[in-house]
Amino acid sequence: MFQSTIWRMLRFFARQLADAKKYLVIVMFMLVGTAAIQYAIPRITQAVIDQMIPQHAVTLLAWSVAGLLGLTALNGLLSAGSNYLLARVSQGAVSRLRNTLFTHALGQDFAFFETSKTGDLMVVLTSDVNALQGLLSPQALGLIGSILTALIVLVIMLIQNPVLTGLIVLTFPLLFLVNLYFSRLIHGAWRRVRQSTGTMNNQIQESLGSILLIKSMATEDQTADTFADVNESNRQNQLAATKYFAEFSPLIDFVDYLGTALIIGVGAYQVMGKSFTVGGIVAYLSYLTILQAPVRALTNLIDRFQQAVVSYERIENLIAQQALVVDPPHPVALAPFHDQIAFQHVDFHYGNNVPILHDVSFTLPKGESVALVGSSGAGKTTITKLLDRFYDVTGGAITFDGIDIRQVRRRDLRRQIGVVTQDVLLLDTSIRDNIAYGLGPVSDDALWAAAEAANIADFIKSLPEGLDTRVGERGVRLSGGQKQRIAIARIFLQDAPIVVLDEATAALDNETERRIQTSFDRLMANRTSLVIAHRLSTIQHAREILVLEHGEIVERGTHKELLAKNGRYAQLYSLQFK
Ligand SMILES: Nc1ncnc2c1ncn2[C@@H]1O[C@H](COP(=O)(O)OP(=O)(O)OP(=O)(O)O)[C@@H](O)[C@H]1O
Repeated sequence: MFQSTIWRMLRFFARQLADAKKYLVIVMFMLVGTAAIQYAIPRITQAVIDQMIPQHAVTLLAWSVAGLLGLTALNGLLSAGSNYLLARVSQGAVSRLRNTLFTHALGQDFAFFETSKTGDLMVVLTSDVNALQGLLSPQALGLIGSILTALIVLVIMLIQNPVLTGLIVLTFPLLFLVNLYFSRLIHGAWRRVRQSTGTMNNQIQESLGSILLIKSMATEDQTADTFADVNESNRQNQLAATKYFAEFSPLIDFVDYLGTALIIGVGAYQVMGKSFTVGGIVAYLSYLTILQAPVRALTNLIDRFQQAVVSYERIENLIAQQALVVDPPHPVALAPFHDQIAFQHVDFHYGNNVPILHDVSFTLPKGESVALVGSSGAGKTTITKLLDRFYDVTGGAITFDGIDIRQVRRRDLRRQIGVVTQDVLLLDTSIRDNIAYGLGPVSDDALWAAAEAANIADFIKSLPEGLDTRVGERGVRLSGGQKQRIAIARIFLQDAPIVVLDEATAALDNETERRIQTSFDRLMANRTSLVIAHRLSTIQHAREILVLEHGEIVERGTHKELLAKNGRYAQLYSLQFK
């Protein structure tokens, strides 16, 4: 499983890199250039020490120093250029991936968002994508360059001084293993730091998000104590990571130094026996850094690689999620609503298979109003969600002017249905943008007309910034009634022929209730409406009232008929007006 994920991830990278072929070719040339320069610089230094100093070759020395400066500058340019190009390639790939994932997540079924946590999705879209970026980073891709340089340098060193080079190479496995072992420990410690930082962030987010609950239950102290615990464990983890780092860095440095010690010891001994030169020692000390670089980078890369594989697996799982409620391959065009909506023997259960609706049938003719009543949890909201096709029925069918709603594009269907829910969703932007959300450019006249119709225009005018007033996160700066009227204004502007109204259960004061009711009445006039009624006084003119219990229609008829029947409806009615 792990193995095959690795292959799929590598293929993914290959596809991403293939798109940027021309950049990669340029980068390769730059890397070869850098390798050559890195080899040449110590070589020139060696020549200065071994030849120019003994021969007093001053002119050549001046040229050599100028050459060294020039080469160093060129090396800087080449590595800056290749870093930039590699960063461009990797950032392009990552940003494309993030777009794909976000669009994919948005396209998921409603049910998907009910079962997966927002936090987990955030992790995939941010940290997991970052982990892949870590592997596609200039440092990681630059490893190819440093391996190339190291190989060239190694071959030349072997030709020059096989014994010393052989001894240096012998230290590499040790260097690699020590690096790998300790960097794992250090990385593990940092991983724990990241986890506890995540927990801490979640805690902050949750507390600030439920500040009203905390204040009203006076649990500030308790919340602060819980936070202090999480914060303390984060501090402990950070301390542990820092301690590991402090303890192991000297050890890693010591192993790194073994190579240097060999060059100085063996090299100097060879100089005494005239089989090596002082300049050679100096050059070899520079080459050692070049040789050790990829060994150390490789350990880092192994870790990143493992993290990336885990992340890639989670990304694949998200991509593998396929929405079930999708548009048909050959959608039927939907004309403006002109006849009726019909629920035909509709059965429904959510993902957990608990039956919610059973054999629900009713029709909603154009221009009429049908009301749903019943106790909490009876399935009223579920019926409205099915009409909007957030879920597909599990039995029976819903038709729109005789066409099964599964045969049309969801967008075409939803455009014709305006929904006002109990908990109004507003975005943290201006009142203007909230009313016009999703409706494209809208004139101020149209906005004001909608606001008037929704009984919210006076309130907006009373605000110093009018339509440009920001509503705050989730509309916190507005009252429940104001939020609902903004949502109603949106529906007026949308001008959908069908409206679904879920009346607020929250106790609104009489004045607000009257205002909302007036705007509801205006919305329903000349439109077709499906109303979930909690205040039974408001639906007396409905063409048909459906009384729902445990997902079944137990009574149906007009207000008068149902009262005369003296059944469940009459009971609910008398409960409200007693
Ligand atoms: N996403 C879901 N997954 C599983 N069960 C659900 C889901 N949404 C709702 N339910 C269940 O479906 C049943 C009907 O819920 P629904 O929201 O349709 O009731 P309702 O009649 O609108 O209630 P209320 O008047 O309280 O709003 C409830 O028992 C509820 O627990």
